[in-house]
Parts: sequence; structure tokens; C-alpha cells
Amino acid sequence: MLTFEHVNKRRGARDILTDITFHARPGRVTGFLGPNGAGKSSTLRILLGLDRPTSGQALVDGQRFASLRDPLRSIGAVLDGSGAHRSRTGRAHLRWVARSAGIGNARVEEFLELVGIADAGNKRVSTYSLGMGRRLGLAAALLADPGALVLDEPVNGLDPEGIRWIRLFLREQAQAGRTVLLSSHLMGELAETVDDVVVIVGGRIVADGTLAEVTGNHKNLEDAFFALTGDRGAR
Ligand SMILES: Nc1ncnc2c1ncn2[C@@H]1O[C@H](COP(=O)(O)OP(=O)(O)OP(=O)(O)O)[C@@H](O)[C@H]1O
Repeated sequence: MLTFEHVNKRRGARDILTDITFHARPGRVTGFLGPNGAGKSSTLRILLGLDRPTSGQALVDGQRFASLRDPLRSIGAVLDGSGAHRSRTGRAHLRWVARSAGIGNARVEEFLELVGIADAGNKRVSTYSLGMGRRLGLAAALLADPGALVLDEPVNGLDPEGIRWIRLFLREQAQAGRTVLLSSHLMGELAETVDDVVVIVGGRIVADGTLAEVTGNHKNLEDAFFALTGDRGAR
């Protein structure tokens, strides 16, 4: 379970996040949706201990990231890019991540297969497409079998096949019991993937509920999103 409790973030004179409160639950995919600049990345960075809230807290299974005894086994994350050094091969990157977590190389091979990049395992990450880099990032995030998976804009820039693959993959992760939290400014691509939806606009939560609850009387999630965000959602 991922929990945000009254998280506020101020930068200089600006309130970037105001009273961010929501949960992402095990076995469900939670979409954290909002237009560019709404505060999605800032919120996720606080959860992952990469930034501090001005007040409030973000918790992974009831604990702050910094207090987790074995963070890789609690929460996996894919933020910008693959997270790998470009001159490394995909396989070498995963072996390095595995070693840091005390995991054997057999699991690296298993995960290269799982995310569908086994054939490219010996190629340098600099030669990977955007989609392959995302798959490598997912493999690294999942190597230590974490209970939660966090992804910042996982489908952004991918072709339809890549988007479809990520959607199915994330649904499988939730079915396996993981808590999946993903951010996106794209609604159409995600309506079939998410169980729960949290909408953020201007650093504030403006909707939080199941997909059906947030869609409400609108034709679809995209229409509901534009109604909630005004023209800011169109950017
Ligand atoms: N390091 C920083 N210093 C100053 N302002 C920042 C910093 N990081 C983010 N911001 C500001 O905080 C606000 C929220 O940014 P954030 O990146 O969290 O939004 P986002 O919803 O993830 O949008 P995007 O999808 O465009 O990244 C923006 O107005 C941004 O300009």
C-alpha cells in the first residue's frame, strides 16, 4: 500500500503540492493523472525519497522510504529513461542491479525474457529504442520482487504496440498482487488499464476514486479529465 498524507511542497514562494492525500492499493493499478506541470513527478519523487515534503508524509507499507530496511524489495520505480548507463549492455545493467540486491544472475535471464528484450541483452543501452529502455527499466525495478511498482509516464512516446505491451504487463503485475501506481498526462491510452484514478491539477487533488466513479456521467475518462482540468488538460 502506498499512502500520501497531507503532503505539501513549497519551492521558494510557490506551492507546488497542496495537501496531497490518497492511497494506491495492492492488486490494483492506480492512475495518477494530470496535465504537464501539475505535480505528478514531484509527488512520486517524494514517495521515493528523492525529495522531501515541506510537510506531510508519503509512506510505503506504512514507512517512509528512508526507513525501509530493504527498499528494492518494497518498491520498484521507473522514472525517466531506463536508469541504465548508456554504454552498458542491458544484461550488464541488470546484473549490476541484481548484485546490489544480492540476487543471482539466473533471475536476470528470467527478467530479460519476461520483458521481451532477451535478444538485445548483449547490446548497449545506447542502441535501445525508447520502448526497449522502458522494458529494461521495468525489469530492473522488478528484479527484487517488490510489493509496489511506481512508473512516471510509462506510455509517453511509445508506439501503439509498446503502449499495449505496457498496459498488459502492468495489469499482470496488479493481478500478481502488486500495488501499481503510474502517472500520466494521457487519458485515452490508460482508461483500459487503471482500476483507480487520482487526478491532480495545479498541485491539488481534484478527483479520487474508482475508474467508474471518476468517469461519472461523462462518456469516458478522457472527457471526465478535460472537465476536471479545463483547457490545461489539453496541453
Ligand atoms: N526542482 C524544481 N525547482 C523548481 N520548480 C520545480 C522543480 N521541479 C518541479 N518544479 C515545478 O513544480 C511544478 C510541478 O512539476 P512536476 O514535474 O512535478 O509536474 P508533472 O505533473 O510531473 O509534470 P510533467 O509531466 O510536465 O513533468 C511545475 O510547475 C514545475 O515547474
